[in-house]
Amino acid sequence: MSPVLLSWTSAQVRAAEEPLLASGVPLMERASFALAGVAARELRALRGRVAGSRVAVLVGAGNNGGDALFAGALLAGRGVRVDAVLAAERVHESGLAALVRAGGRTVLLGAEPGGVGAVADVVGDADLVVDGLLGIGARGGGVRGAAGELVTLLGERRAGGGGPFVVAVDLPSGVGVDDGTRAGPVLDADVTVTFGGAKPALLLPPAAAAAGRVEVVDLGLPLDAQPAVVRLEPADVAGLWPVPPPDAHKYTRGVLGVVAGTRAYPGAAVLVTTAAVLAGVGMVRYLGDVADLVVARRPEVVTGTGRVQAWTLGPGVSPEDAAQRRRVEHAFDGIVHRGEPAVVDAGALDLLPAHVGPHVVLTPHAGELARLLGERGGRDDRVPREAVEAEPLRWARRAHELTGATVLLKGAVTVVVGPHGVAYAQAEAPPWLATAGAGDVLAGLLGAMLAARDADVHDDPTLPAALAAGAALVHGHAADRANPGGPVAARAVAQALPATVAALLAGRS
Ligand SMILES: NC(=O)C1=CN([C@@H]2O[C@H](COP(=O)(O)OP(=O)(O)OC[C@H]3O[C@@H](n4cnc5c(N)ncnc54)[C@H](OP(=O)(O)O)[C@@H]3O)[C@@H](O)[C@H]2O)[C@@H](O)CC1
Ligand SMILES: Nc1ncnc2c1ncn2[C@@H]1O[C@H](COP(=O)(O)OP(=O)(O)O)[C@@H](O)[C@H]1O
Ligand SMILES: [K+]
Repeated sequence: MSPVLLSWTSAQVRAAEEPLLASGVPLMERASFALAGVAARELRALRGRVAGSRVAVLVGAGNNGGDALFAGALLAGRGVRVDAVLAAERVHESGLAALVRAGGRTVLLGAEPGGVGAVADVVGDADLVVDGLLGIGARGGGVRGAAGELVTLLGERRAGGGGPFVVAVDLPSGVGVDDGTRAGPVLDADVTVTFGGAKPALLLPPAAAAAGRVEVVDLGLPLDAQPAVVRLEPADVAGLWPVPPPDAHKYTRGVLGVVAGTRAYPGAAVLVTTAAVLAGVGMVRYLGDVADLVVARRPEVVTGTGRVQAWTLGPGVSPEDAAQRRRVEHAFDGIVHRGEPAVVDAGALDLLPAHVGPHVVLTPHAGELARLLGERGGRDDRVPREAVEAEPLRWARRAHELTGATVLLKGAVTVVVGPHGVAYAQAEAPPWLATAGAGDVLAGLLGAMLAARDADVHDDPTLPAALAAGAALVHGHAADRANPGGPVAARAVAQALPATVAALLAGRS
């Protein structure tokens, strides 16, 4: 089993399976054997034993149900009492035969006296549920029909703290496999055993939260296509971070220009510049109305115009403020004509030119992205914040299409979209990070990375997306380091950056 880093769409997985199935490789046998192993391990952890425990197997019409039935048969062979709930009239034939041979019992959902409620009681009382209702054949929109009712009832039990431990087969049933949506009944899992490689729903919000711990079973699939969605892991930071060579000087390490803060919102200027300085940029050049305050808090910062390698624009900036607007527009001049990379956040999002390149990274939260789409897109792009939250990958992609920029969409899971279909989903941030000013810290941190790597960004249009995902990872780790398991202030996140980066570079995180 390997960690979840790369995910492939259902079509990519099917294409990879095809040649193996054609040559008779027993993929389902491998999948169900691994699945039964995970279920047995969990039973041992829950009950202290495997034999004598009770497992309910939920069986849909497809091969996902087949995996579950074969795994159920293996468990029954080890002395587990197995009840299989058949959610369709026709289920995987040889899987069903194997289960019955091994002594497993079956109920047909809908035919049971007492209806779905009675079946939910049986399933709810099991030690462990194997969810084989839907896998990569799911059409989205949640689990339909009587199985959907069963899933809803089990969800209510789980919400009340009483539900059984759930092991999802390949995916939690009901999620949108490729888009990570959650648009109907979904059976939340404690563990998801996924086959061949992860699927986008296991990394993307909101579906990813339904997966619990994800374990990838290597089936030997030739998954050599570009992954659909990637999650960077701590070890990837060393390859992205601008570590200064021995002969570095401050200009080779990059100068970041910052347009942030106003008299009304001075804190944003302090947080952005603090984060950039502590992320180790060569120099920060601050342009704005609160230079006195910024320099008092961060004496390293210089003020006034001059050459920069990259920009962070927008935190605490109001587009109605004429002076700030002029400074942002002047910066966009260099961004468009000289290709200077930039982070465009908050107030500067309203001032973005019609079309930019991927060297510009937009960092909206869902509300800001909804506004941007409404202003720049057609009628179908006028969606509320909730629609962005329900389908973050889709709408971040749309914003990339409309603007040409790399898009980092902030949230509990941060989604990044760049050119050539690259997409990342980073989930390191503790919920404590949802606090005012945290976004300003991210904008300063990412600006520092872009300033140091401006030449590389010029050569590789997909690099800003990787750097943005790396910044989200570092940001999340810094929040955790600032106060593990407890509240954090944005400034404390910035202050944790030096030690966080050192730990990540040393492989200690
Ligand atoms: N290929 C292999 O050898 C291997 C495959 N493997 C396993 O196979 C799984 C894929 O199997 P699969 O392709 O049979 O699809 P699967 O997800 O079981 O369900 C399709 C059925 O569900 C139905 N359905 C769809 N949406 C629905 C909804 N919302 N609510 C209710 N029903 C819905 C749909 O009906 P339809 O909508 O078409 O009328 C159809 O009948 C994969 O995830 C992995 O576990 C592994 O063993 C490795 C080897
Ligand atoms: N529930 C959550 N769990 C973890 N991180 C979160 C959550 N909600 C928001 N965040 C993170 O907190 C930061 C908030 O940024 P933002 O909304 O721009 O705030 P501000 O504008 O006040 O700085 C982002 O990095 C975002 O990804
Ligand atoms: K499933």
